Amino acid sequence: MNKKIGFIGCGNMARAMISGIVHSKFIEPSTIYASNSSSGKLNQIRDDFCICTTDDNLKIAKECDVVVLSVKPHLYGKVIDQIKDFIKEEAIVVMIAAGQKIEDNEKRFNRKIKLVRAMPNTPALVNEGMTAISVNTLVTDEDKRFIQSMFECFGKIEFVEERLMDAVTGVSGSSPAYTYMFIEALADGAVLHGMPRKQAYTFAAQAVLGAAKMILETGTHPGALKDAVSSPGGTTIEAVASLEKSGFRSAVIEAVIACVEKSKNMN
Ligand SMILES: NC(=O)C1=CN([C@@H]2O[C@H](COP(=O)(O)OP(=O)(O)OC[C@H]3O[C@@H](n4cnc5c(N)ncnc54)[C@H](OP(=O)(O)O)[C@@H]3O)[C@@H](O)[C@H]2O)C=CC1
Ligand SMILES: O=C(O)[C@@H]1CCC=N1
Repeated sequence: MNKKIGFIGCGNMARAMISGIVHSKFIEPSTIYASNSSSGKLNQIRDDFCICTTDDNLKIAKECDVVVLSVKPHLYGKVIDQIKDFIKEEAIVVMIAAGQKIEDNEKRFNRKIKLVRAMPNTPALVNEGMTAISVNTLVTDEDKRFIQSMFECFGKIEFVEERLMDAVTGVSGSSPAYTYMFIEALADGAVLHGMPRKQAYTFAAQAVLGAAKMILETGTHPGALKDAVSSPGGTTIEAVASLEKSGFRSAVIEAVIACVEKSKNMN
């Protein structure tokens, strides 16, 4: 496995991916490259992971076999214009930006190019990422296996039809943010009743982690798991009734809809 993987843009998501790839020992750190417009984050990531860094996006384009475009979506046009004539013929370009469609970016490259659209999330940092992957027609089965292995360095993956990518952003790419809000709110409730804040975060986060594991590991319907916690006349059903009265489910669904709509309308 002698491929070089390069990241153009070295912010939060690239850092999470690089951390996962390095820690899994998938490839040597010396074969991972990263470029960024400013030097601070680059120096930090080089010091933390012993990867190669550069301020020159073209170096990544010319040398790497997999090029991850990890800049913000609005910079895709500018960065692709800069690199399109320098990407190696057999290289795979991986787009991780919200809302960036394969077809639109094939047009930007204006040449035959292997394009992967992926939507990861930041729990990659702790090897609990979830990534959805779609590919264009030039990506071979062997390429797919490599890309799958790369994303599996830091979590689970699923190949999905590209039409589902905006929904993926709503349910997993962006959802760590709203899950943190839920955990923060749970902890606030405990703090209100006298629990020290640090301890409250531990209880809240472990409860959410455990509940998530129950779904993934038992395959039981979430509603059945909820019912198993809710004793008749007990404490939980009081909380459940209160959440229903406040429109909890509807608020979450509306949040996912807002996220998906934003993703659909980005370019
Ligand atoms: N954060 C997340 O949870 C997720 C993000 N994504 C996607 O990942 C992408 C990056 O997001 P995120 O990491 O959060 O954003 P960040 O802002 O943290 O990172 C983007 C990086 O790109 C750098 N950059 C800007 N312009 C250039 C350029 N012309 N050449 C090279 N580097 C450049 C920025 O440098 P500087 O700061 O110095 O300007 C910054 O470090 C986005 O497209 C986003 O949609 C996908 C899934 C989850
Ligand atoms: O907020 C964003 O646009 C990015 C995409 C998914 C998570 N963060």
